[in-house]
Formats: sequence, C-alpha cells, structure tokens
Amino acid sequence: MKLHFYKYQATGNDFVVMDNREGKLSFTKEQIEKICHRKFGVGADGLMLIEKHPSLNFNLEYFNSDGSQSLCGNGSRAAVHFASQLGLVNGHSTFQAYDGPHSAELLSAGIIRLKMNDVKEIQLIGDDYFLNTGSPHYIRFVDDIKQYPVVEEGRKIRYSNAFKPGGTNVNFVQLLADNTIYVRTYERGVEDETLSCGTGVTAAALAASLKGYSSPVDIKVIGGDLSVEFKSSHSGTFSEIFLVGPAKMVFEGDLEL
Ligand SMILES: N[C@@H](CCC[C@H](N)C(=O)O)C(=O)O
Repeated sequence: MKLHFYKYQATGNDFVVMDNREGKLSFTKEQIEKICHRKFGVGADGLMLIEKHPSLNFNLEYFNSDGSQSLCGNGSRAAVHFASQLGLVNGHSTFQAYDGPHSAELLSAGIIRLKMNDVKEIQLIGDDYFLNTGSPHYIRFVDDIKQYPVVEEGRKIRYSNAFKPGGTNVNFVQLLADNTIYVRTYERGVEDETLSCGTGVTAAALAASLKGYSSPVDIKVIGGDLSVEFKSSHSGTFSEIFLVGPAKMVFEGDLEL
C-alpha cells in the first residue's frame, strides 16, 4: 500500500502527517511503529491524521511513535499549519484533539499560537511537581540542565510505581535569567528524550510561575525557542494558556507499508 505523507517539525519534535479527510486510513500499533521508525520507516516522534469534524475545522488523531495516544502540543501546532496548507483554515482555527476542543491562530512567519485547556491543579511531590496539560507531566527543577542525565532519570520516574499504569512524561527545567527557562523532556510513548515537547514546556512554564516567573515565560529547548502565556488565580488554577512557537513542513513523499 502506497501512502502520501508530509513530514513536519515543530521546534524539533517531528511528525508524519496524513490527510485522512476521506476516512480511509487506519493503522495498527505495529504499522505506526514502522512508519515512525528511524531506520525502517520515515522516522518521527509521532503520526498525525487530519480528519473531518462535523462542527470544527478538523479532527486531529495523534499517535506517539509507539502507537499510544495523548495530546501533543507541538503536533497540534504542526497540524494547524498543515490544515492551513490544505485550505481548511484561514488564520484562526478550531479542532478536536485528544483532550477536547482547541483553537489556534496562525501568526506571521509560521508561528502558531495554540490555546491549551485550563489546568486545575499542580501537585507538589517532594521538591518536584506534577500536572496535566492535556498530557501528564512531571517537573523537576535542576541546576545544570545541559549535563543532566535526562534519559536515565526520566525513565526512572516515567516507570515508577507512582505513575503506573499510564506513566508520565518527565521534564527537567533550569531557571534562567530574564523570565526564561530551559526545558529537556523524556517523552512517554517515544521512550526517549525528544528535542521539544509542547505540553511539557507548558507544564514547565506553569510550574515556573510558582517560583516567581510571569507570563509570558520564554522557553529554550534543544530544538529552538517557544513561549507560554497564561493567567493564574489565587486558588492555584490556570486559564488563558497559550503555547506559541514555529512549525514547518520539511518534505513530502510516498511511503510503502
Ligand atoms: N510531544 C508532545 C507530547 C506527546 C504526548 C506525550 N508523549 C504523551 O504520551 O503524554 C507535545 O508536544 O506535547
């Protein structure tokens, strides 16, 4: 079976994207693993299908490279860019994702401003934090982020009893000057460090607000720069959360399954 695909990257988080508006595509876990495999397939952190939705601009089905599903912030930004290339949206868009409906704006120079769903609580676990920004995220603040053993330490927390059976993504965050943070993420479903994680940097920015950082927080990841805007309440909830950053189509082609 020959399938047409588009390859996207959003601050280095990379995705295979397919147009499934005719509803003919569906993949097994093994097929998703093969498409996303960096030696035997196209290679990607995740696979996205853009589908019709009865009332919103489109439906987004997101799969991690192991076939599991969750909300992907960077993937959602890339999907909005792709939907605009397909002519499904013009500037402002609405779509259904894993955690519910979202809206987004396509700003100039391929920057997408994605509205995230409200966050109702941040749990304190020792000196660390846990919250859900559409996907579950554990946050640990560290001093020397560039040297930190992200995969080794991330894997321990991801598979720890506290987060069974679903597991969690794990973010290591260094507080920098000028309201800026550096984030490195171990991603569940990829089971490795990725170059960027949108829901992860969103969680990191909200946790950084508990340490005095204010909206918008500027974020550095291995794959580039992002920012997160939000409003916080005295009761510890967050609303009006936006993830802002670039997404780019890298190439398109046909793959054989
Ligand atoms: N890369 C994503 C997160 C994708 C989902 C995550 N791996 C999970 O399963 O929780 C992002 O940009 O948010």
